[in-house]
Amino acid sequence: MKVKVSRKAHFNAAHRLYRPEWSYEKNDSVFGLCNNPNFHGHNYELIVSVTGEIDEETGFVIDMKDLKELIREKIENQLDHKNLNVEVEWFKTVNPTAENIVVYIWNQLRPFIKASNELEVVLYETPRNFVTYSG
Ligand SMILES: Nc1nc2c(c(=O)[nH]1)N=C([C@H](O)[C@H](O)COP(=O)(O)OP(=O)(O)OP(=O)(O)O)CN2
Ligand SMILES: [Zn+2]
Repeated sequence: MKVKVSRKAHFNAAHRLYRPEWSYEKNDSVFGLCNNPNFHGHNYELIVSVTGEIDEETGFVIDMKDLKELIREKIENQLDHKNLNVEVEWFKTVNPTAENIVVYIWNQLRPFIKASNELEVVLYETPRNFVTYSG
């Protein structure tokens, strides 16, 4: 019997969507306002879900306290109040779209989740725009 356990979290971050090898005009036509050279910010919301068997002794799939600390250490401390393009190594060469950010978050967390458990991350870039990745 598998159960999905979820934890919500959030971080604020600035970014710019562009490809450095493209002209400003081409970036503007593809990324529009998101290509602002002075960056812009979002209040990102995420839902991290771990699915697995309930441990007979604890009754937990995963201890929510451990999940909270893991998200704080690996995601919030790395991304909150950061300029993603400038301050996060991976996004110096990878465009920080919602798709690429959700994959980054999943990759940061996956090594710390029990191998037999499934991991899913939902990332809201705006209240109406969100992406989902589960590996
Ligand atoms: N596939 C993607 N498309 C877009 C991404 C993305 O990450 N992946 N990102 C952006 C912008 O960064 C931003 O998220 C979009 O802003 P906006 O269109 O203003 O979104 P809103 O929800 O605020 O728009 P409303 O018109 O208020 O609904 C663009 N595309
Ligand atoms: Zn944006």
